[in-house]
Amino acid sequence: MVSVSILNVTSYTGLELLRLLANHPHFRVTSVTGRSAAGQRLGQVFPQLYALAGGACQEEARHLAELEIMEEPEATELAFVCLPHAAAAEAVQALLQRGTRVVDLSADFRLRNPSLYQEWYKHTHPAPALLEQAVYGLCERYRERIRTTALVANPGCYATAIILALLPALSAGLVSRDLIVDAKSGVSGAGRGLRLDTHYAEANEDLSAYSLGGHRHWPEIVQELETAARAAGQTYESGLRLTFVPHLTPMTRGILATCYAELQPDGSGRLPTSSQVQALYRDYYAGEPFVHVVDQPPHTKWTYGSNHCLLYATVDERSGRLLVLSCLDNLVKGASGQALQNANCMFGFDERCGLQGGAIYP
Ligand SMILES: NC(=O)C1=CN([C@@H]2O[C@H](COP(=O)(O)OP(=O)(O)OC[C@H]3O[C@@H](n4cnc5c(N)ncnc54)[C@H](OP(=O)(O)O)[C@@H]3O)[C@@H](O)[C@H]2O)C=CC1
Ligand SMILES: CC(=O)N[C@@H](CCC(=O)OP(=O)(O)O)C(=O)O
Repeated sequence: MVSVSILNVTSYTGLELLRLLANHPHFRVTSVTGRSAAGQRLGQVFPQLYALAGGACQEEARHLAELEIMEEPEATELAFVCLPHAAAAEAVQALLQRGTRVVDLSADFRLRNPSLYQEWYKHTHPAPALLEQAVYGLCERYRERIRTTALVANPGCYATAIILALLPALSAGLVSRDLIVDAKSGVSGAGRGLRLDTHYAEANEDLSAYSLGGHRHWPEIVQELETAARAAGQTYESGLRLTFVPHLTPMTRGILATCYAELQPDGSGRLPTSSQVQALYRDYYAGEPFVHVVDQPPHTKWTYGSNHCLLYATVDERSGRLLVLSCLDNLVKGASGQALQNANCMFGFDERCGLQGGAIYP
């Protein structure tokens, strides 16, 4: 068994990792940290842990429930860091120094350029020397590099949905540089911290846009899409022009991103048809265990609790635009499930280990 620590286990992503790891055949959580809950047993803070593993895995559920939440992690082979930005980078540095391999769920190592980090996160990067060794944790793009790295930068939830939606089109040079994305997220995307806009009475029965001046995921989306387009030989000389507007919706989990892009005519002036676009998307993701091209617009409910991302690509013939809808659970494929997929890849396990469960429906 590979020993595992979870830093800031009392976060939503930390708790979700516990749920997924409880049934993992090769990883065992042996150390957990938390700030205000330090000194308590996991089962006291999260009584739901006793029901986690059920049946044959009762022993594992008891082991988790009895773990003491510490201020600092004990030595393990792998750590999942679920801390907020900046605090995460400092913890990651210490973990790597003691030889622990890390999946960091914060944004601290996602942007390759430290001045972009400063611009978007409003503070100097705490560990810029580590940026070079960090691999962006999207297995669908970087699986070979993830296998050997000591540090994975797990992508943002919106970023995952949007990058997966647009990679095939940009890699094939199917669309122009102008991209528009309208995305909706459930409130767990904002974490457990108390905020007025995620207060029940404010968020329930409400729908609102935010970050119109620019959302933090914008630079990581552009970074990854431009890199992929370049690698596929597509030249977007002046770079991509992305407008991305996120919205908060009154649901617990889920992201639905609707992406719009102008289609480029082929040599004879024709635009691709919906069925050609769908075939291109299916080919691009053939063999991927967690990305599926579906035949109808997906619902967030179809991914609730699972590590799957569903994509629906079609052509709006009246406007000559490509439409791609992308749907996932922000806490699973958008965070902890993807983190586990990366960890499986780092340790040479089947990427699906611990992630076999389907969506909870309805
Ligand atoms: N929620 C999501 O959908 C996603 C989150 N992420 C990222 O994953 C990480 C965890 O996010 P999430 O699970 O939402 O977190 P939460 O917002 O659920 O966790 C917040 C808790 O973290 C603790 N905390 C805050 N600051 C510090 C600090 N400086 N040191 C130690 N503990 C601290 C506090 O708990 P206490 O006061 O009890 O100590 C706080 O209540 C973040 O980097 C986030 O950006 C990434 C993708 C998606
Ligand atoms: C609904 C909501 O508030 N969502 C979060 C995104 C959460 C996420 O992906 O997190 P990090 O990039 O911080 O890791 C937001 O918009 O800031």
